Amino acid sequence: MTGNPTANILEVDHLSMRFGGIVAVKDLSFTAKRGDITALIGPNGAGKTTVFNCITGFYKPTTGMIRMIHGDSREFLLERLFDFRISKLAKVARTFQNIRLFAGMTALENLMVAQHNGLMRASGYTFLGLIGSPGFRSAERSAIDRARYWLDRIGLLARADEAAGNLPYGDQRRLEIARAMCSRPALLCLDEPAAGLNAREGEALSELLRLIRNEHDTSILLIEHDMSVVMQISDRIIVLDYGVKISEGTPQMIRDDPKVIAAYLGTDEKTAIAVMAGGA
Ligand SMILES: Nc1ncnc2c1ncn2[C@@H]1O[C@H](COP(=O)(O)OP(=O)(O)OP(=O)(O)O)[C@@H](O)[C@H]1O
Repeated sequence: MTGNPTANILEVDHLSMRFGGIVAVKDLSFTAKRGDITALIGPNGAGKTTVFNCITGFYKPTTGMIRMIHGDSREFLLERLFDFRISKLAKVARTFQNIRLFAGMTALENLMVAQHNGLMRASGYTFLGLIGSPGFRSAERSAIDRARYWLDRIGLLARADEAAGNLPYGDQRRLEIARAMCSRPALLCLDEPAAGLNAREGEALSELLRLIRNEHDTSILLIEHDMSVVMQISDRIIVLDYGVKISEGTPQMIRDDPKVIAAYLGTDEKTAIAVMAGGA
């Protein structure tokens, strides 16, 4: 890991996002530390995806600053960059609530597509790729090695040549994360990666996210409704309600915060406590 592991990788400063009369995010400030898994939780419509869309350049925030700080101290103000520069320069990758793999391409091909930019660079944007110049061949070998490494980590090496769309749902979810990791992001933003997973698939997902945190120089920002995943793997949790931050802290602190329990599930305290404990 490069740089100070306890330093911030992301600083969101007084972020607001308005859609006409709707204030989706209101004066939100929070930080994510390098090497941490930071979770953004809150009830439906709390503004979580809007925050992700601001960080990844899909939306330009109405006001506020989003600073990405790399281990070598380079800084990027994300609200000033186009989305393709956010992924290329600031090294922020994301996945979406719905699966966006290329269903007709194989698992391996999906991971190669993620490395297209590097391969294009190695070809000099000319025919060198077609004739297989030594520089291009070496870049292609490393891209295949990286793709195979990630297929192995998600347990899909034996199914590398199967169409992604034919894989079980949980495997597709992990393949999407592997695809994002092939671009070697400094920050990986995951929008509800556990949605639709059964308990066993949820456990495999948690394991993958822990592996990314422990063995790679990638910090994770996570939106997730599945509290068993959030409570198990997050280092820090930020809670939004109606676009406003109502709490932040360790999983234990969040689990015990009556404001969170009340906001998250309304007034049905018994159900709320069960869900915050990861049991529903
Ligand atoms: N493009 C848009 N135009 C108008 N309103 C929007 C737009 N995107 C989001 N909103 C509104 O902003 C608010 C926050 O929505 P957002 O999707 O960010 O919440 P969320 O916490 O991600 O919800 P969920 O958990 O259901 O995905 C909602 O009231 C939503 O209707």
